[in-house]
Amino acid sequence: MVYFSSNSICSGDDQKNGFLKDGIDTVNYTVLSGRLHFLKFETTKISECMKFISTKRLQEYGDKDDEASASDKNIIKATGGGAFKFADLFKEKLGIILDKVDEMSCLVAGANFLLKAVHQEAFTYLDGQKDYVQIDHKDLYPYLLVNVGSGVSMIKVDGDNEFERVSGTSVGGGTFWGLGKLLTKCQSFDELLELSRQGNNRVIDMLVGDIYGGMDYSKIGLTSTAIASSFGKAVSENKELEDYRAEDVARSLLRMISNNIGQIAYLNALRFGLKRIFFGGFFIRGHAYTMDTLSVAVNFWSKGEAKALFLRHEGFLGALGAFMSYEKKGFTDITHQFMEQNSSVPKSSFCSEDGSESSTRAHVRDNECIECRVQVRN
Ligand SMILES: Nc1ncnc2c1ncn2[C@@H]1O[C@H](COP(=O)(O)OP(=O)(O)OP(=O)(O)O)[C@@H](O)[C@H]1O
Ligand SMILES: CC(C)(CO)[C@@H](O)C(=O)NCCC(=O)O
Repeated sequence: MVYFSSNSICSGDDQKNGFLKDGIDTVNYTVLSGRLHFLKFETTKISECMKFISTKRLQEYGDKDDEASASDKNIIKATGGGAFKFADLFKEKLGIILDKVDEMSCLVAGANFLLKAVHQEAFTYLDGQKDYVQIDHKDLYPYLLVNVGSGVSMIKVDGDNEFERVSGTSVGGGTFWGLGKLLTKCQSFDELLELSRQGNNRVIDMLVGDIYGGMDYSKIGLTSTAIASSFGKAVSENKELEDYRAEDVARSLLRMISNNIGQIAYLNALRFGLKRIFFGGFFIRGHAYTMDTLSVAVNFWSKGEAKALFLRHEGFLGALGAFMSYEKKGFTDITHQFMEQNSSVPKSSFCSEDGSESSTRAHVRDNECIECRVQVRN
């Protein structure tokens, strides 16, 4: 979920000082300064999400149905399967009409916005080293956007609202979480991730060295430590699931899924000659081992030609894109036109609800927010 809260109306001087985008008629717009908030709720906890909306009375600040005079026609933008699945529930419980926005265009709009407007959004991650990448706006396209949610969508992005979903795989975050739950009896995704951090995949994965008597197979570029077969050791060992440590199972699973996604992403990048692959979706969760595995896979298969990049707001692309679509649809009440953040104050660009600074973290915590300005049509 993404929402904006304003704390003040910017002065006319601010407007003149270049916060506004070129070509926008400032007479018809008011600029609000405030915060863009990012929150996530698991699908099973949709009632918590609705409670939050209703406590903060967020529905009153969406759009209004022009044809309805009563205030019970609050419209908020929503994307993805949830926009369909929960439409009746939102209408019934909160009187909210979910205005469905296409999932793929939202992902792309969200990614493009983040890459163009948010300071320190994209970074590479290799060998535990995180490096922010300065994106040249003129040199952003084309790129491959890989959104790893429950399933995985791969989208070739050529410009603003110019894209094609070129591939996908059903082996994604849902596979990791679903299989992990069955195999380790973990009760939460975070617990599974934590287990994977402590595990050793070599206990279960069959390595090239296991097959080649400890040797590399250098003729085809495989070191002895490369995985020859994920979970392959379980075939020949006379062990039951209970004989393996849950940590090791979780680690092998994470490695298998991430490797596979990294490889398919690389193949699609190769197919279209794309050098940059941005990974988004909540599967990533700024998790070091996940990002490292994806980076290694892309780096290994492309022989260093392609780069895996990650996004701080990885899981919010769709929600952000939906939020920004108020502008496109021409709804009357709100038009959002984001201002680039004032890059001279990077430290204050990110803040969490408790006020702590967070620019060094790899992913966004609950209700972390971005200081920004939003243009509202008068
Ligand atoms: N706290 C969490 N609880 C459950 N899953 C989580 C959590 N944090 C991260 N995940 C991972 O995120 C995945 C869902 O990601 P996301 O919300 O981006 O996609 P989605 O919208 O459910 O899927 P799709 O894009 O396929 O429709 C889960 O399958 C799981 O791997
Ligand atoms: C079905 C969606 C688009 C829903 O978000 C996603 O889960 C996905 O891209 N799954 C992979 C489907 C496939 O291309 O095989």
